[in-house]
Amino acid sequence: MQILDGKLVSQATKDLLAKKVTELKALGKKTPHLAAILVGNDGASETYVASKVKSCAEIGYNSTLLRFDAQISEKHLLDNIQMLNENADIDGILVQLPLPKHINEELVINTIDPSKDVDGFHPMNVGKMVSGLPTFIPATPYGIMLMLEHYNIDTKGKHAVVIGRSHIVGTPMSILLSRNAQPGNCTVTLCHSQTKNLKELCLQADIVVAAIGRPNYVTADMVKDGAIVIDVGINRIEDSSKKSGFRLVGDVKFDEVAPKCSYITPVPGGVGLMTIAALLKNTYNAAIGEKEHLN
Ligand SMILES: Nc1nc(=O)c2c([nH]1)NC[C@@H]1CN(c3ccc(C(=O)N[C@@H](CCC(=O)O)C(=O)O)cc3)C=[N+]21
Repeated sequence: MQILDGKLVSQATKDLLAKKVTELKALGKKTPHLAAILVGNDGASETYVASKVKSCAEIGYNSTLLRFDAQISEKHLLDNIQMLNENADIDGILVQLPLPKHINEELVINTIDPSKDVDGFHPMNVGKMVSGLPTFIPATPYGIMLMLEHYNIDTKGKHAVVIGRSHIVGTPMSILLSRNAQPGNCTVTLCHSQTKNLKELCLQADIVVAAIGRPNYVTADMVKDGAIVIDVGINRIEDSSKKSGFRLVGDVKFDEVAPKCSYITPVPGGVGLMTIAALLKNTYNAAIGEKEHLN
């Protein structure tokens, strides 16, 4: 069993980007600049956004954090996005989700200039991705692909079972894994809450991607020997022994599943860190005006 180390691979990705940014600067080109919008004060969102801003600084990007309280009007938020769209120094715009209920997320995403949509959530970019055209790939699935690539894991002809059909993770993941590319060329089964024989399907999987959002959902009896298990879950569980009062667990019951796997991602230290690395790659591409090619 080998751990797919998100800390190691995200650091390697960031080191490479830092080097490329130094080169850009030496050529007198502009410094990549990410703008992040955070609405409200959800603890988890604060952590993720802080981590994105910190990573920008580490690799020599500029970043701008716009914070609004939860009561911000939809109009005011949209006006601020429009301002970032029109600001030529801003290359990438990220609106941390979820947003408060009175704000229409779809409208917010539609307002982001597709050429600055480093999350890859704008319908134009989703359409391009589905069509196999160069675009911004959503950061979590993109990060998983970078991880598989880094470890040179041959995915060709394998049966991948993706659990969870969210627009942000499960759906794009199923598309990327089924593509004619490496990583890719998988036979993909996309499972969700209405799937009847989930356990049987999982037992047939060479690759399991768990993106359900339920702690410890995938157990050892659902995974076949030698499987590759990718855990996308970031669940906060109360733990009074921790200073923060909680600990992070994935969607996979790591201790019992790991011994059966050929490869597995841990939580924390797995996919979450790759999500940030992928976002930084998208921001670099936005700055130089290129999109990642995945056929
Ligand atoms: N517009 C938007 N884009 C996103 O990319 C986006 C979002 N909204 N909303 C929420 C999810 C979640 N997400 C994570 C990012 C980093 C970690 C991460 O760094 N995790 C660390 C631990 C972090 C901790 O200690 O809490 C780890 O797994 O080792 C996790 C999750 C980005 N998301």
